[in-house]
Amino acid sequence: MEGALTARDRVGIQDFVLLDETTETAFLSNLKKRFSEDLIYTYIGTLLVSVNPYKELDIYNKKQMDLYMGVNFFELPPHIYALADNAYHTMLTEFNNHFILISGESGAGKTEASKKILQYYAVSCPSTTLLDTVRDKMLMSNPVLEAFGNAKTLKNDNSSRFGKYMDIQFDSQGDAVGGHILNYLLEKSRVVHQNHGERNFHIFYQLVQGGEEDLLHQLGLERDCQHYNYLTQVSDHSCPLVLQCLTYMHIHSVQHLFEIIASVLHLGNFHFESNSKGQAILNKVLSFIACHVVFEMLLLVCLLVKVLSPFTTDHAIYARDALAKAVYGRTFTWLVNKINDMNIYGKTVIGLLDIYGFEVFNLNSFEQFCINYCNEKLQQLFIQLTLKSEQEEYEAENIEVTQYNN
Ligand SMILES: Nc1ncnc2c1ncn2[C@@H]1O[C@H](COP(=O)(O)OP(=O)(O)OP(=O)(O)O)[C@@H](O)[C@H]1O
Repeated sequence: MEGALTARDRVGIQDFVLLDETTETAFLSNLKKRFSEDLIYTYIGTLLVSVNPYKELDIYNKKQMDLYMGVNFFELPPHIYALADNAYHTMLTEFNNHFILISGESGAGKTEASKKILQYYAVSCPSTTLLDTVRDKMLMSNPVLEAFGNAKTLKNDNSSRFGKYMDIQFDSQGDAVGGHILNYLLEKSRVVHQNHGERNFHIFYQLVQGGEEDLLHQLGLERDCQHYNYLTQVSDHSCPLVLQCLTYMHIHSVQHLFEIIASVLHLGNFHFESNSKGQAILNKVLSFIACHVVFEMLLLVCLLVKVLSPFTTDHAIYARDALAKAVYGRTFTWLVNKINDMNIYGKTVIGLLDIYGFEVFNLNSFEQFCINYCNEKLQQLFIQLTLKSEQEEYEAENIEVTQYNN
């Protein structure tokens, strides 16, 4: 087994459990030593620590997948494929559900890791024509979800701005028969406001910059991001890829979907003026442009009147933004439900939880606050499940150990 490894694979210690010194310095030094040789994975027992290489490594290919298939977890150098394979085989032998929790700071590589796991199952699990369709849909759902749920941030050009729990469902033979996605805490505030240097969700730019001339005309849009208050920067994303994926996923109401996205942009351009009584009045020209994509009368009621008394301009702006966030949030949930239409429920699942990244400095949004809280809770659970259970085992064996108290 050791003979199968190259000298390069043996750089540093492959499993932190075997480290002589349990200090932060020794931990980081080992990580650094391995990283300098492009060895981005290291185990801590059955946990996998991964460092983002920010470059393409030749470790994600069919040859590597074949190498890890059905092999004992510690037999080969640490790899995300080993983790995926271990979860799959344990699920089959124990016949119970397994979950892979991917956690880390924004930009750490969580989404990429979940994609690698999906790709591994797509190649390694037995399949039939029907299953191939399910598998392709699962893979195709990624670009769609990224278009509507990801955005450029200061930390990551393609940052997930929603939490995602995805499960892959298997029948008793171990065939992947379906998948299910649960989305939560979409960062809706991004629709109406982005921090300096950040962008709105990709789909807005894909539509404005990459949409066909005819489509833009129908939606009353101009091919100029600067024209829209909700879009701060330009982007180089193009539209066709997402269109193709939406079609493949049998989302037939694509035109309606784009109408809603366009209506959000139009909504952002609504300006309000104050009349002599301090009441908000809507800029009529803009509302006219937008009236074929949104119901103007309904909008007027939403934006200008509280219950019976009229809004001030500040209230009207607040109502406009709240409406834009709600419309976008519901559209995103609708899209996820559409993707989930492909479901066939299996007997056991392997669940992938990718909560979006922890950010200390971006506490402008309520969603980011909730995500940070969720990350903290998961971290606690994780410590409980690993350190505490380990401690209990030591105690049962009468081995002295320094107690961990959270
Ligand atoms: N294993 C990898 N190999 C090569 N590049 C990677 C790898 N993992 C991540 N990257 C690069 O880092 C970028 C950020 O990774 P990713 O989007 O997965 O981060 P994240 O942890 O999901 O961040 P967020 O919480 O902001 O969504 C990717 O777009 C990709 O360019």
